[in-house]
Amino acid sequence: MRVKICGITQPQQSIAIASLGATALGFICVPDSPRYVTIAQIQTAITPIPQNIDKIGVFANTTILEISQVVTESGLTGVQLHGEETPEFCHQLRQSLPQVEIIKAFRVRSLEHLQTTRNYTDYVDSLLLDAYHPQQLGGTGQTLDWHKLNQEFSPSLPWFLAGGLTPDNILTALAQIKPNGIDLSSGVEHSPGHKNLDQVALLFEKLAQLSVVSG
Ligand SMILES: O=C(O)c1ccccc1N[C@@H]1O[C@H](COP(=O)(O)O)[C@@H](O)[C@H]1O
Repeated sequence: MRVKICGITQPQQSIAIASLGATALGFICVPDSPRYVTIAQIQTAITPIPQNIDKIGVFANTTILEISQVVTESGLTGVQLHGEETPEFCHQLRQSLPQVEIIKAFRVRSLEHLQTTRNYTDYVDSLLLDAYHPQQLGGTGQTLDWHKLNQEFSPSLPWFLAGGLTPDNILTALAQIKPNGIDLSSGVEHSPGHKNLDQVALLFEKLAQLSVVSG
């Protein structure tokens, strides 16, 4: 299972989090976020990180030009679109950045809303489900209803579960639903952008238990 730790702002924490077992590191490229990082900060954070670790930039409601510039200059390997981006936008982004993984995030307002994910199947590599918050785009710590989601959501693309995941609730979540990846931000933080490495380590201890249980 892929494990993405998102909202990293400090370069030395990238190295530590990758060493603890993350398969993907996430960098917030949304200027309003307290976790926002510049191109220079991303470059510094990802330069020492092994190639096999995905480096994902999180964007929301910005332009293809802006995303392309950040990706090209920073060395990101993937893009997470966390706003209201349309399938057509994803299609155009794919043409601009053919080698880059595109993850389309959905802030799930209702289970009916999940049907819209089908419109993206041909244009993105992966989906991500986050909880909806009326004022904040992400990093809210709010959880989804994992049990209902398991009943209603069976996409044809690989997908990440996000939204309020923590070392304390991760095994409960994964007992109810089987995503291809998980994405954690505020659940492993001291404060926005300052990751709690003890919590990240505890997360991987919990996931190791799961591997033992599921054989
Ligand atoms: O983390 C942010 O500040 C952020 C800002 C704008 C868009 C997305 C953002 N984060 C994403 O939010 C989810 C879930 O976060 P949490 O675990 O509930 O804190 C995650 O996918 C982040 O990439």
